[in-house]
Amino acid sequence: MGRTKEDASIGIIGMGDMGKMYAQRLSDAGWRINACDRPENFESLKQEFASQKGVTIFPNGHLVSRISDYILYSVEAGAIDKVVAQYGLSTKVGAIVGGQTSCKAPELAAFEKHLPPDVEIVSCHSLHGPKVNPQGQPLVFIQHRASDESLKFVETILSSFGSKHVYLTGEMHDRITADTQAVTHAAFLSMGTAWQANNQFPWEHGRWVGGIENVKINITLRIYSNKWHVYAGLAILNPAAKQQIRQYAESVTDLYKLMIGGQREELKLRVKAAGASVFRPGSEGQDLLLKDEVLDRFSLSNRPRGKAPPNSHLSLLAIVDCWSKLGIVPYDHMICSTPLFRLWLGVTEYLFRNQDLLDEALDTAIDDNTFRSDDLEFTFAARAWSDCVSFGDFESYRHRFERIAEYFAPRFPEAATLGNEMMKTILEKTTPNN
Ligand SMILES: NC(=O)C1=CN([C@@H]2O[C@H](COP(=O)(O)OP(=O)(O)OC[C@H]3O[C@@H](n4cnc5c(N)ncnc54)[C@H](OP(=O)(O)O)[C@@H]3O)[C@@H](O)[C@H]2O)C=CC1
Ligand SMILES: O=C(O)C(=O)Cc1ccc(O)cc1
Repeated sequence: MGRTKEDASIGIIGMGDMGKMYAQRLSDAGWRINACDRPENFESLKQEFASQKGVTIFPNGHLVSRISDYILYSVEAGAIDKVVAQYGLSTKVGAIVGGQTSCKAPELAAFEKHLPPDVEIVSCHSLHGPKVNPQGQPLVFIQHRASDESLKFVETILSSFGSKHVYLTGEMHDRITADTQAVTHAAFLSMGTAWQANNQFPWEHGRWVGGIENVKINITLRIYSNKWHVYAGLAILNPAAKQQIRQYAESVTDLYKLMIGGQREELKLRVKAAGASVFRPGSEGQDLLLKDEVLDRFSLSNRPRGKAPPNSHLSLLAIVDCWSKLGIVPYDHMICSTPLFRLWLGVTEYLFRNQDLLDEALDTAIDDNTFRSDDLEFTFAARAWSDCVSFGDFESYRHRFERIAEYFAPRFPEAATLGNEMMKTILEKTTPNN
């Protein structure tokens, strides 16, 4: 089997956003790519890639599989079993197969079930969206059923991304990404649900102006402007995600009950104990991931910031409570962190490492009822998303997601422009090793 750029070729099955990004970058780096999407997309895809040197589009996955030395499945996570069942037996003898889906348990199970035994398995996962520059971002390799030499080959192929290589088992990958991805998304999905339920575009309200709020708003809109199946797949199919999302919903509920019960001391004790277990003593001198001047630059609001209006920050208090209850130290998960996770951890850290700000949030939660209805809706939303993931029902996930996405859709263009700027600036500050 060929193992150099000159004699090997790479197959990509599923030419959606990620598949196209891989095809583009790998062919630019000099690799020969054989790619396909669904048969009905053959002609349009062929036209789209007509001028991309090194990329040949085929009508289906059989034709890609039989001639390629490394074959990457880049399809919806929920479809992986079906698609591998369809094309797996056409895999070239001695080839290596991998997948790009965000949850590895079903992907690896599909490979084991449907691939012939003489085929090796090395999976991967780029921990960023298709529009983010892969340079410096984590890229996970899973040497599931393969020699060291074959792992090296796959690493050589993907080395032109300049990503940070991380080596994990499928199980470790899923446990960490349940936190870095599934729970992170659950929090932002819940914010959007609450804003929609209260019929408000938050940046049009005086109380939603300033640093942390900018991040909440931009990320929420970014998620709702993307494809529902990416978020549904990585939450519903990940065995570790259900439990973690459920704990997040429980933490939200418990803290909200303390707030409306006026239980100031209990609330402070619980939140500060959680904070102490997540943000260990001794970290005070370290640089914050995010700083005011960065956070403040990216506002959708045209109101002056002035002093940031107080907010109970229930979503942030609850994630720290959740991490603490699950014994998770989020910094240990930086190896599998996505840009969104680093922003999420960044704003949480920003709140918890500023005692005045944290005390202000806790006092606001007890004394100020301005946020009560938002927090009530947020609590309902966190529980509803958790139920939706636990039931494992893709269609109801889709329905919920699309209903809320529709509400925010008119604002996507301006949010995307600002959100991209924000991501770029913040990524420069928070990318691992920077
Ligand atoms: N988007 C992201 O930010 C990231 C996504 N991922 C993961 O990568 C995978 C791909 O995601 P993404 O590119 O965003 O999703 P897309 O929906 O853009 O791409 C998936 C593509 O696979 C196609 N497909 C489905 N069935 C077949 C088949 N039988 N043969 C050939 N092609 C098929 C789909 O066609 P159709 O639409 O008609 O079904 C679609 O074009 C997902 O598993 C996702 O979880 C990983 C990292 C980041
Ligand atoms: O950064 C995020 O969490 C995203 O939303 C983009 C994303 C989605 C799916 C992945 O498997 C990896 C990254």
